[in-house]
Amino acid sequence: MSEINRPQIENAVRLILEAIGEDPSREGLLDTPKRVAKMYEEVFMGMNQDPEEYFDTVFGEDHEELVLVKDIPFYSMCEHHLVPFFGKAHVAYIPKDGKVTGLSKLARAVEAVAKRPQLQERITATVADAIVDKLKPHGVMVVVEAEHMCMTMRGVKKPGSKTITSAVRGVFAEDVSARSEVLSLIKS
Ligand SMILES: Nc1nc2c(ncn2[C@@H]2O[C@H](COP(=O)(O)OP(=O)(O)OP(=O)(O)O)[C@@H](O)[C@H]2O)c(=O)[nH]1
Ligand SMILES: [Zn+2]
Repeated sequence: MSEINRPQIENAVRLILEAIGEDPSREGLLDTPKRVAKMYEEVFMGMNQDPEEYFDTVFGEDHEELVLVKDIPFYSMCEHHLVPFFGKAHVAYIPKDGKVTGLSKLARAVEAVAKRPQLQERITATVADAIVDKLKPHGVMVVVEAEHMCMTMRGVKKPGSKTITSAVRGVFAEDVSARSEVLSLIKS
């Protein structure tokens, strides 16, 4: 994956400022292209990260019961409008064959996947599939709830509306009570 091209972003930001009728050489805007490029480097950091790498290290712990990390805050950028959408992700899995991951790695995977131009559905599915691929657990369930600024500050303008997506794999796809347990723990 290529590194983020800061000078190219700076040029693009200058062009946008000109296109909206601004003067990029006025004092308040002089450093704006540089600031935006630096910000994009940060908010799109996930372009250079592979969420699966976080699951390379596993602990050989014999725990084949539910693990849930809930309320993981995330910020992402809607790929249609390049404005933020943000909320919480909840990641549950049931380990198998001693493949238990560090709890922070679940949050790191969310972070890496969110920091790209994204769709909420794709964040949800990509995190679930990374865990399936690397840990081969009994099941994975990822629930994401988010507010999309493209639906609040512009367009349909529905502030407060929330989108909830889920991805269920393995036992969670087959067993309603396993899904219900996770949902009730998320709500509690
Ligand atoms: N499925 C999905 N849609 C999204 C997500 N983020 C934004 N969108 C939607 O992407 C759609 C883009 O629709 P278009 O008709 O191409 O663009 P638009 O004219 O700007 O649409 P409006 O937002 O309705 O004004 C909109 O309906 C957005 O609400 C997301 O994460 N998942
Ligand atoms: Zn959007």
